[in-house]
Amino acid sequence: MVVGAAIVRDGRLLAQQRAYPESHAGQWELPGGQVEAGEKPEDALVRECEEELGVTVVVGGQVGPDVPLKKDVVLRIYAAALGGGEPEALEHNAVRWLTADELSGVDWLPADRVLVPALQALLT
Ligand SMILES: Nc1nc2c([nH]c(=O)n2[C@H]2C[C@H](O)[C@@H](COP(=O)(O)OP(=O)(O)OP(=O)(O)O)O2)c(=O)[nH]1
Repeated sequence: MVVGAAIVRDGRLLAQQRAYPESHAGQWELPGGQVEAGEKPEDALVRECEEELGVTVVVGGQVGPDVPLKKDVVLRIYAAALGGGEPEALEHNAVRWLTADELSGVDWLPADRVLVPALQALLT
């Protein structure tokens, strides 16, 4: 499983722009990554947000459906709130806070594009 964080602050969603691999560089995604063996999805999300953004997050409920990525792998998004720290793009090109109106115009990774309606609902 790959987990992603829908971090909302002041009515905006945090997105980050991939720096690698070349095929996806420049496209946008939510902070997160692969759940390791024996790890809980929520714990993986906390770990990835520390690694990628330098922040602590408090994980809430699932947002939207599980989206298939490839055989036996899904992307699952959880709502999250910033616990401490200001997000920085430590492993990515950039981070950006998006309003509900901006979500549909972003060059998302394909799986994240599927989740735009659920993310808009989270912001409104
Ligand atoms: N983190 C993240 N990955 C996503 C999203 N949407 C999506 O299709 N993916 C895909 C891209 C990658 O194939 C995979 C996650 O890879 P990753 O590179 O972020 O995860 P990771 O840090 O655990 O991997 P690694 O660099 O250690 O190999 O899931 C998303 O919103 N967030």
